Amino acid sequence: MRLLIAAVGQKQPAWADLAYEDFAKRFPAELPLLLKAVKAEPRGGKSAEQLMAAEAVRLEAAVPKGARRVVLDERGTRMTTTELARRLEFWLGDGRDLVFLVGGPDGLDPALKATADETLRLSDLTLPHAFVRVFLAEALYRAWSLRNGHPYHRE
Ligand SMILES: C[S@@+](CC[C@H](N)C(=O)[O-])C[C@H]1O[C@@H](n2cnc3c(N)ncnc32)[C@H](O)[C@@H]1O
Repeated sequence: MRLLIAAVGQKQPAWADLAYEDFAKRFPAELPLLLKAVKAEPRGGKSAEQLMAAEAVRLEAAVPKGARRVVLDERGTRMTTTELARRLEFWLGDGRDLVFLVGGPDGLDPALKATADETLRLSDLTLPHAFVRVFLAEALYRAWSLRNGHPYHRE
């Protein structure tokens, strides 16, 4: 099984790519963290609804068949690291791929959000989309560490 982040935005600042890779490469071969970055819709003259709908088609294409869907949303479920580690344990229990959906500057299309099995809030603050994939990779790595008794996480 795989952990997959499907996120809007293929061209991110170098710091975001570097930071994301720094965490992604720590995952073990049996549970890789993969990033599927989809193209952001060109902004000029389109409504937020049109932009989100176009990006939703690309995100949908990035979701493996049968994957459990977790939507990243600042209004989603708030979790501590311990709760996320327990949730990860539960998610990994059925062997399905796990996909985390991250929107672009305008957010996620409501119809795509409605397909979520779960939602996840990383902070009460709205975070820039380049930062969310980094934050999420670190949070998942920390949760994985806790679950596996790895010293990265200290209570
Ligand atoms: C710049 S935000 C979009 C904000 C947009 N106004 C909205 O209502 O979603 C880009 C994406 O990052 C993710 N995101 C931003 N802040 C987040 C947070 N605090 N927790 C979880 N995901 C977040 C969401 O997937 C969001 O679609």
